[in-house]
Amino acid sequence: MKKYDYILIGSGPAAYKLSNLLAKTSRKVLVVDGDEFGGTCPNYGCEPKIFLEGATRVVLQSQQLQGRGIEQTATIDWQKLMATKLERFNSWPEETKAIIAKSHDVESGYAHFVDDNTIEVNGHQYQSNRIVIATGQRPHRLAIPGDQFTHTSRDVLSLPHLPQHVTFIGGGYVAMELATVLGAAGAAVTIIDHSARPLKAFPASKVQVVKEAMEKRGVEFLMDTSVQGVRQQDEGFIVQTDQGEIPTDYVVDTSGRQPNIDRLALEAANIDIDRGGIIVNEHLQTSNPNVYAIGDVISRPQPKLTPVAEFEGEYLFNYLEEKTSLAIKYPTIGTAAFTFPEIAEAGVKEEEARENSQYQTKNLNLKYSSLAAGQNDQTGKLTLIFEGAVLAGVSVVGDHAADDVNNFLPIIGLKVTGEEYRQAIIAIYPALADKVAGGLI
Ligand SMILES: Cc1cc2nc3c(=O)[nH]c(=O)nc-3n(C[C@H](O)[C@H](O)[C@H](O)COP(=O)(O)OP(=O)(O)OC[C@H]3O[C@@H](n4cnc5c(N)ncnc54)[C@H](O)[C@@H]3O)c2cc1C
Ligand SMILES: NC(=O)c1ccc[n+]([C@@H]2O[C@H](COP(=O)([O-])OP(=O)(O)OC[C@H]3O[C@@H](n4cnc5c(N)ncnc54)[C@H](O)[C@@H]3O)[C@@H](O)[C@H]2O)c1
Repeated sequence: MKKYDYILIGSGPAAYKLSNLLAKTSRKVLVVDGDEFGGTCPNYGCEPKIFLEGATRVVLQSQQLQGRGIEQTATIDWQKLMATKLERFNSWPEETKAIIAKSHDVESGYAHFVDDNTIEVNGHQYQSNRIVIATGQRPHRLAIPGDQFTHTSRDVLSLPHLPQHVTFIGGGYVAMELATVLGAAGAAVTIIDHSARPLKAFPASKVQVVKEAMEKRGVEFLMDTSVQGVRQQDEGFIVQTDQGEIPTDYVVDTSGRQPNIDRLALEAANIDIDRGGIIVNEHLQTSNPNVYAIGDVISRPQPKLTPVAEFEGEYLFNYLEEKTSLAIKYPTIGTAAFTFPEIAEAGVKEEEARENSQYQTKNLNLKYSSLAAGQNDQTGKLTLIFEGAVLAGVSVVGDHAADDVNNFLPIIGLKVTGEEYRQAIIAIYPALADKVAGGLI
C-alpha cells in the first residue's frame, strides 16, 4: 500500500491552496478528486457566474440609462455568450490537474475511508496520518414529486439554450444571482421561497431594494410559498405550489447546498458529523486525530465562500507544518450577492447593531454622487456601524456594493479610526474608494 505525508480529498479552493503551499516543501502528497479538478468555484460556481455577470451588467446598465443619452440598450445572444464561456473555462479542470501533478501524485476518482488512516480510490488503497477532507458542498435536491425535472446551478451555468420562462425554487444567493443573469438575457423569471424574503443573510431593508429593482425588471417573487411538486405537460412544466400553479419551461432547485460527505464512509474512520457537515476543533482536526477537514464541508458558522476555504487551507498548512500552534481565528469576512444592484456586507450586522447600544449606526444615501448619478443608480445606500471611533460593520446596496464593501474591509479588519484613515490615505477621487473617506467623516 502506498503511504503519503498528506492525502487531500478534493481539489477545490481549500485543497488547492493547501496543495500549492505543500508544493514548496518536500512532502509526499496525493490529491484525489472525483469530479472536475479545481472544484466548484472555478468550474461551476463563482468564476463562470461572474464571467456571465460581465455581459449582464452591460445590458442592465444600458437599460438603466435609456432615455438619458443611451438610446439603444444592449442585448445578449445567449448561445454566443455560452460559447465564449466554454472557450474560457473548458480546459480549466485538465489544466488544474496538470498544475497539481507537477508537484504531487493525483488520482481521479471518489475516495472513501477504509479505516482510521486509509482511504480507497478506484480500488487502490492509500495511507497517511494526515488525511485532509476538502470535499465541499453540492446543491441540495428537494424530494418532491417531479424532482427529476429540476435542474441545478451547475446546469444553468452551462445552459445551451435560453428558456422563455425559468422558475427558481429557493431565493438565496444562487437563485438571486442566476435570476439576474437569465433575466438580463431575456428570460422571464419566477422565484419561489417558503420564507418571507429572499437573501436572508443580508439586512432586510437593503434586500427589499434589490427585490424591488428585480420586480421592476419583471422578476416575479412568490414568498411564503411552498412547492408541492413539478409535473411535465405538452410544452414545458407546471410547478405546483400551495398558492397555485406556475407554467414554466425550466425549473431550478436552489433550495440550498449540502456537505459532500455521503460517499466518504466516514463511519469507517470514526469521523463525527452534524447537520452542517464535518465537526472540527479549533485546529480543523476531526474526531479522528489523523484526519482534518477544511472548506465548505466543515460545520462552522462562518459563510461558505472561496476565500474562507482558502484561509482554512493556509491555516492548516501553517499548523501542520508547525509554523503556528494557535487556534484558527477568522478575520473580518466580506460577502456579496452579485445581483443588480449588488448587496454586500462585512463585520457587525445591522440587526445586531440595532439591538446593542454599544454600536452607533450612520446611514448615507449614495445616489447623490456624480458617479451614481452618471450611471442613474438610484438604489445606493450605505450603512456604517461604529463602536466608538472604530468602524465595526458596513452594509451596502448599490450597483457597486461588493467593491464598496471591499474598500471598507481594511478599516474594519485593522481597526483603524476615521481620523487615522484620513491622516494616512488620500483616495482617488471621484472613484468608489472616495465614499470611504466620506463615510468616515
Ligand atoms: C453558483 C455558485 C456561485 C458561487 N459564487 C461565489 C462567489 O461569488 N464568491 C465566493 O466566495 N464563493 C462563491 N461560491 C461558493 C464557493 O464556490 C465555495 O465556497 C468554494 O468552492 C468552496 O471550496 P471547497 O474547496 O471547500 O469545495 P469545492 O470547491 O466544492 O471542492 C470540493 C471538491 O471535492 C470533490 N469531492 C467531493 N467528494 C469527493 C470524494 N469523496 N472524493 C474525491 N473528491 C471529492 C468535488 O468533486 C470537488 O471538486 C459559489 C458557489 C456556487 C455554487
Ligand atoms: N456571491 C457569493 O458569494 C455566493 C454565491 C452563490 C453561493 N454562495 C454560497 O453558497 C451558499 C448556498 O447558497 P444557496 O443560494 O444555494 O442557498 P441559501 O441557503 O442562500 O438559499 C436557499 C434558499 O432556499 C429557500 N428554501 C429552502 N427550502 C425551500 C423549499 N422547500 N421551498 C422553497 N424555498 C426553499 C430558503 O428559504 C433560502 O432562501 C451561500 O450561503 C454561500 O455561502 C455564495
